[in-house]
Amino acid sequence: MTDPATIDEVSLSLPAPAKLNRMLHIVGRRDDGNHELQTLFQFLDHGDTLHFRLRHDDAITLSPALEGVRTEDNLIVRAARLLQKFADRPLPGVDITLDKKLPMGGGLGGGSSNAATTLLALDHLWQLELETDTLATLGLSLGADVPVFVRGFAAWGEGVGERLIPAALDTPWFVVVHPGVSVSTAGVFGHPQLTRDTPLISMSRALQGGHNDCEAVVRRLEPGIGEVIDLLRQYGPAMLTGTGACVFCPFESETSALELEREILYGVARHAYPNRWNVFRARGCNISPLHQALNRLRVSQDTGVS
Ligand SMILES: C[C@](O)(CO)[C@H](O)COP(=O)(O)OP(=O)(O)OC[C@H]1O[C@@H](n2ccc(N)nc2=O)[C@H](O)[C@@H]1O
Ligand SMILES: Nc1ncnc2c1ncn2[C@@H]1O[C@H](COP(=O)(O)OP(=O)(O)OP(=O)(O)O)[C@@H](O)[C@H]1O
Repeated sequence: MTDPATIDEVSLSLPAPAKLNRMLHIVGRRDDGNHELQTLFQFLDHGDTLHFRLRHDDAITLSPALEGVRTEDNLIVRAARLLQKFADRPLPGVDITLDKKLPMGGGLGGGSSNAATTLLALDHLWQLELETDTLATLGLSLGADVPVFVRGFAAWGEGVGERLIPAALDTPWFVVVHPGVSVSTAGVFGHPQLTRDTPLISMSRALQGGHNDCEAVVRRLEPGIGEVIDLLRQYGPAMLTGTGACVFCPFESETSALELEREILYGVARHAYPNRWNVFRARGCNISPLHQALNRLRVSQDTGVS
């Protein structure tokens, strides 16, 4: 990902990276219907970019609009309003521009990542200096995946994914395929055939390999996703991220990842599957590109060198 982090007194540009669930076990269901998970989160050096510019009034604007999402429902606007309300003092409004790269509803956590970037960017521009715990708690009210993006370290996640312990994962290259169909997260979690009783394991055991409990249900709901998993498993240990629809396959080198990407785009796989697939390659990272960018900003502000 190119470094979009820039700041002057009134504007700031920051990345909103994707996440992968390197494994996802469903270990129980709470009384409120939400599911208890065990998962390993890792970031990708690939994602959206958000630009923030403070206004002279208190309005919050977002452009461009996302297809099928009302601006008031967009997690970026919801995050900005939530923080404005929480701060409970007069704050300037902000014009936000979204450069969307991540497929929506792909299990890459794009909406959650957008929300987290908004919380951290506005905390910075509005000079609120809130604790990370406070921002993570605010984020959790927007979505189960927001806290990991707020905290910014690859993590072993438990609960609904809000109990996070740093995890030292390997950092392979990944080929990620979005099959061009979508799966509803609520539809997967509400499915009667979802496995919800996988035995608890330790993080060190999970680091040796796990599976995604959503895969069987996702295959039923969208057989096209199962076809992608089967195809990628001919090349490596491919897995579903989150509740899909994206499938990822790890490689030790970028060259190997590029070979599969080319194979899909121009080779046999292209012949078999149509253009609706969205394919990209990216590297796994254990520190979020958002936090890498914020750290660089802090250093350049402290030293006066950009
Ligand atoms: C599957 C994961 O992507 C794994 O990282 C996340 O747990 C999903 O996170 P998310 O998209 O932010 O999910 P939310 O927007 O909070 O919830 C979407 C839907 O999934 C259900 N849901 C979500 C997370 C969870 N642990 N159990 C659930 O049953 C919620 O009840 C809701 O109906
Ligand atoms: N800024 C946003 N970016 C993407 N989706 C958004 C945004 N704001 C609201 N949404 C809504 O959230 C839904 C889920 O989007 P997202 O891209 O986060 O899915 P996902 O990658 O499957 O997330 P997860 O892995 O957390 O389930 C979208 O279908 C859309 O209706």
